[in-house]
Amino acid sequence: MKILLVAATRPEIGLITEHFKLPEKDFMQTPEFDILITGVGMTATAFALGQHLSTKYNLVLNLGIAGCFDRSIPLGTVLNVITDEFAELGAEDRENFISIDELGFGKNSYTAYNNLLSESVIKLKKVKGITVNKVHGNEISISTVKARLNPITESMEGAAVLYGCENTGIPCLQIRSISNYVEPRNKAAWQIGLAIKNLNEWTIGFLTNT
Ligand SMILES: O=C(O)c1cccc(C(=O)CC[C@H]2O[C@@H](n3cnc4c(=O)[nH]cnc43)[C@H](O)[C@@H]2O)c1
Repeated sequence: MKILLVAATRPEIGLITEHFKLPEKDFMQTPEFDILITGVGMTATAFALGQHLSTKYNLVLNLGIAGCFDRSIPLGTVLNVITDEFAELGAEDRENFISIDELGFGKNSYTAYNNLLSESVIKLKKVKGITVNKVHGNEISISTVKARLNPITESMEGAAVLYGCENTGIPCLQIRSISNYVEPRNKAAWQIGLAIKNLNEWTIGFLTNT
């Protein structure tokens, strides 16, 4: 089984590259898995996947930190994002939003299809995510998106990875660790170090036992 690990930034998978003694490059290859660093956001992710995604991979594992809309989930929790939605893809109609789906030009929501039965995956809470170009940081826009989509996580890449996998028929898993709550911007409260540590420890365990 060959896995493609996809992350937006190198720090998000830093303990993994350190553990497996990999070079500091944007594309790293090993016999069991490759690692692709895409850059932040959907466009960078789609471009990087366009260059590297192929059916030689049996699984794409999208890794990263994320914001969380649910304050009952502690910072640092590792989650399995099983569906992800392009939250801003569509049109405004005054105070309403018309999704790309409703416009008839495609679909907003994508699923991480896989048949993994690994204990480390099964034990993770399954959640719905949204993917955005603009990180939410305003009370009104946060309430609006919660009422419209009821998401648990927010990232800037997830749905783009699921889109690429669904369109190539490659099984996919999106694992995100919560670095912050989605709230008016409060960077001092972010727990990026804890989120990365937990995400990387989970991933090293998964790679070692798969
Ligand atoms: O310093 C900042 O302001 C900052 C803002 C966003 C992300 C970062 C990162 O260091 C990591 C990039 C990565 O993080 C994901 N992320 C994390 N929290 C959120 C969020 O609340 N909403 C959306 N995305 C989030 C995202 O996928 C980025 O690629 C630093």
